[in-house]
Amino acid sequence: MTMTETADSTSSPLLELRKVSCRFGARPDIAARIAIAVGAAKPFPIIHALDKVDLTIRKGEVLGLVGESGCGKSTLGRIAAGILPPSAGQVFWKGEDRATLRGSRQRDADLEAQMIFQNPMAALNPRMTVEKLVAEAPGIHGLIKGSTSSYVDDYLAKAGFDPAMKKRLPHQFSGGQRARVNIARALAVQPEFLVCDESVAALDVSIQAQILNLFMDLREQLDLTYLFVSHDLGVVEHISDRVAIMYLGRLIEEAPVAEIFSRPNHPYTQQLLAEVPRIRPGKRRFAAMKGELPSPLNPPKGCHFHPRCPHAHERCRIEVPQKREIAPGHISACHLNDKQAV
Ligand SMILES: Nc1ncnc2c1ncn2[C@@H]1O[C@H](COP(=O)(O)OP(=O)(O)OP(=O)(O)O)[C@@H](O)[C@H]1O
Repeated sequence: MTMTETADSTSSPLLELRKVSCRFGARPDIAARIAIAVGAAKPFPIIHALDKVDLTIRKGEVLGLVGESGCGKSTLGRIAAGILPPSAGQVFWKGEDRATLRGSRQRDADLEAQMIFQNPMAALNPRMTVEKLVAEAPGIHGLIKGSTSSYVDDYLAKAGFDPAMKKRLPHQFSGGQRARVNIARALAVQPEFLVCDESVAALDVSIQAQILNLFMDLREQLDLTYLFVSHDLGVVEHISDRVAIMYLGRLIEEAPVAEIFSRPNHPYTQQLLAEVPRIRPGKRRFAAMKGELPSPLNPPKGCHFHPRCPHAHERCRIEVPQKREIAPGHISACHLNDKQAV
């Protein structure tokens, strides 16, 4: 099966985010609230981590998510995986609003979407053997029908980890092996959707390639769908069917992978993907962007990118650009695409 066959635009949406926003802020205690009310203290700052994000992920596809540090990728990943509720907007899982799910349907949705984090050591309890780590969640949720040992062996083997070593502790393994345990652990609850948040970033380049190939093999074997968050454009280009670009809490461009790398539309994407001196052969890195990413505490009005955009004009400072489909499957939110604006 080719990537295009598994992820064509007619396959059903697995996950849909509609106008999803996420704000973080310290919750003031009663004394602080009184102080704010009488003007003796300033209101607590609110971080606008996500701002009205619309996103659809179709069954079988790999969506790469890129953007500068702090733009909201992990927050989006956590909401997509169902481990963080949005502050506003709706998350539809297989057509059902996640916020309305209860009982076994909620449990199923929780298991069907899993997240694989960057640092496997932090995610693995150092006092539990590999066997216990992999058996824990499927045991709790009654997914193991026969012998626990063979269930664990099966998922360790799927992740390319030798089951003969399952009685050992996580610290006895290399980073690559721990990453495999982490993957086996996620697979053991039989998910359909994996959110990989910088899942290979901490690994050596040769191990990264092995783990990326494992993800691709698992996709075929287990019919998985992925949201793949990465800083590394080489990784994103290699693994994704489609790429979404984030800037300061907003999705500003989405397109099939070949299209975004050959015809980036948004000035931010163009700068992000611009050819830069290669640090390691074969590895594309983010271009050094002019200016700092503005603070999500006080994002610029209009198009968030306007203070750094070489093409910014008056309208960009006032009006939020709407997304437009500029080619089949290629969506961009830039006023330059509106003929009347230029
Ligand atoms: N639990 C939280 N409490 C308060 N602020 C948070 C929390 N989680 C994230 N943020 C803030 O929200 C914004 C987006 O963070 P997020 O981690 O989603 O970005 P990111 O693009 O994944 O960054 P990185 O690539 O560095 O991981 C940042 O300003 C971050 O400091």
